[in-house]
Amino acid sequence: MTTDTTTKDTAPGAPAPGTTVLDARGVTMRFGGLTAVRDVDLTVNSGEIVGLIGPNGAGKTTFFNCLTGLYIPTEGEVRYKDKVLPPKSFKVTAAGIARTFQNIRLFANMTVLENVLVGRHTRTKEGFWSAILRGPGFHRAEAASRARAMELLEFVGLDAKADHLARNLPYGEQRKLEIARALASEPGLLLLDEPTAGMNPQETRAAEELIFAIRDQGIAVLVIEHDMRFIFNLCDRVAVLVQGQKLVEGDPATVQGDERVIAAYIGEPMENDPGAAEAAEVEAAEAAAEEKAEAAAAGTGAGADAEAEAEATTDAAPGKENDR
Ligand SMILES: Nc1ncnc2c1ncn2[C@@H]1O[C@H](COP(=O)(O)OP(=O)(O)OP(=O)(O)O)[C@@H](O)[C@H]1O
Repeated sequence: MTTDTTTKDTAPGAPAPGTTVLDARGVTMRFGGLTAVRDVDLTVNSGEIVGLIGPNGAGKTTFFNCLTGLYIPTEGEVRYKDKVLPPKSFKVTAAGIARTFQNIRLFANMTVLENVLVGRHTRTKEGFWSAILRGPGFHRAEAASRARAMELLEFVGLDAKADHLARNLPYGEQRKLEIARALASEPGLLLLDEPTAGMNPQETRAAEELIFAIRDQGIAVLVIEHDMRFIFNLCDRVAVLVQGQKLVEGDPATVQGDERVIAAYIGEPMENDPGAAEAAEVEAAEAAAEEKAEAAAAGTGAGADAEAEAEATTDAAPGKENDR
């Protein structure tokens, strides 16, 4: 991967650092009786990498889907560069938001280069007749698209594999290709859904470098990830979703030290948690069982005799090895 962070490739129209590019307000998503996301506010500023974390089922992907037009939020509003987003994913991509998916979605039987070219369709101005007639305008546009796609492949470190079939790439490289394809739409905001899932530590480190390089090109990044070390190292700001609601938001140090976040992750009962009474009951039962076991171990040997008896019974059982 090249880590050239000069601004020559800065996304066209990249806003000044610190300007709000994404502004989600009061986003709520219900599926029938289930509220997967409840009243979530989140902003992402240009030049920022923001992390979205939370336990399984917290609503992270649902929230992403609300930002990218895959779902229309039941309530709330999402603005990108001050404009309310259209409710169709291809229009959201055209507006400037690109994404990758938790489960890689590449065209497995197309080449690496072709996959990136597909990602450029929202930026290709040549229309239907131009493509059919294949005049000079079409050929010029096609050459420019290929050049840009190769540039992106070089950026993610896959230029040498441009002609390989996507399905033949190792897992970590497939993830990089997905990122290159997303970048091909020249986004101002990139959403990454678990970009390091299934990666080894070396690949994770490379992914981290790649995301920094993307940010340095003027593209804001919002990333969902379960790997805490990765997220706290990478992000300027982290928001924590728990049961569909934003629990905490702040810089990595603040979020890491927040007791509510620790409780949500290790499954300890939170304040006013309706499951607290049940958890206390289980804890008491476990303590009682432990006490009983300790008493048996330190007891008169009755426990040991019973154990020996049980062992003898087992050994003498028909069908066992010693039943000759
Ligand atoms: N299309 C859907 N229809 C019904 N329920 C859904 C739908 N999508 C998600 N859910 C539910 O919404 C809740 C949030 O799911 P979501 O996938 O957004 O969580 P997540 O935080 O991304 O989880 P994970 O970290 O495991 O990917 C879950 O209870 C899930 O079962």
